[in-house]
Amino acid sequence: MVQGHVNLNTEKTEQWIQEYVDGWVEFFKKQTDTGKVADYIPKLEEADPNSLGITIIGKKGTEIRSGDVEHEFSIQSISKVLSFITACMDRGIAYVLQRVDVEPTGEAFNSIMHLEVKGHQRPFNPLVNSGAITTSSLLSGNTSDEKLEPLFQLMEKIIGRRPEIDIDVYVSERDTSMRNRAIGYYLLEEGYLESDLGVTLETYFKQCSINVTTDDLARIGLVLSNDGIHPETEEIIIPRNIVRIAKSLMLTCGMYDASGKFASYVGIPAKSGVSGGILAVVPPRVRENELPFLSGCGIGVFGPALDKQGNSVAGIKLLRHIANSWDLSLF
Ligand SMILES: NC(=O)CC[C@H](N)C(=O)O
Repeated sequence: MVQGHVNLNTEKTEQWIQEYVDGWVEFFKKQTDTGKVADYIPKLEEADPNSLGITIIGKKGTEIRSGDVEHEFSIQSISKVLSFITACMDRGIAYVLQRVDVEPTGEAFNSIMHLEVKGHQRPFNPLVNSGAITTSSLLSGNTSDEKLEPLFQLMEKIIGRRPEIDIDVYVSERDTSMRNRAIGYYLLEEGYLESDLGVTLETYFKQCSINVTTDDLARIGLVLSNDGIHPETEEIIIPRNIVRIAKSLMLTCGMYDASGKFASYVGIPAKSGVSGGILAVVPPRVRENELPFLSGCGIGVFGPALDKQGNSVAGIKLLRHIANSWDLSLF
């Protein structure tokens, strides 16, 4: 397949990048058959498994969209990055990290076994369910809506509109998620939760049900790439030291028990969700050459057919191809 080398000195650069990305999306769309749409949250089963879309937004203003980018989908586990950031901004990094560690688990995202077997003093990291539920309990407020207000405000600053919760997805997960309830009860017994279990789970289910598009994910990725600064207004939206930890967590834990492979073969911080979204961050590179997006970009992907680990099967292949073609890996 073509490698996508472009001459950045011509006016046609953006058009060429667009043509390459269109070709790649078309190619990898045919590989969605190897995955399966999540069905343990009944509402997610309605997604079209053959969808694949990507938005890439560069620091210098280049915007590339290709494939099924018009869909709204629930953010699911990608919200864990935002709730971690919000909790750190609200309570301070030290406070949060005393209650949730920053170590990968090597287990499935909804594993409960490792908590007990490994005898850790706190959940392993905020990007697996146990750590994310604990993090939701750290958000200030007495109700789930109060707890999520700063997260909504953060998202609104980045994506330019107040996001909405998909009530059907929320109800669907709330009424079926026995596994997350089991994790919640375990966390409660161990004394990890700082708010009422019911409110904590409601907060977690609601944050997972926030609707986004690939554009929204790319904009979030771009702010993370830009160390927390909005690329247009230059406002500091997230303190840099919090962004740094969030990105390192994405790199080491963001793709669950496939994080090592993703770091090796793609090499950029990313976070997946079971609705098929991936938020990816390309930090700026200093090396000059004729490849696009070396000044950094955010990438949003949607491809609901998932692999065994719960990551978008075609989305990963597409990101791997783009990262290799444009030498975007950090390593
Ligand atoms: N990997 C995911 O996206 C999981 C999120 C989902 N809401 C759950 O807790 O099961």
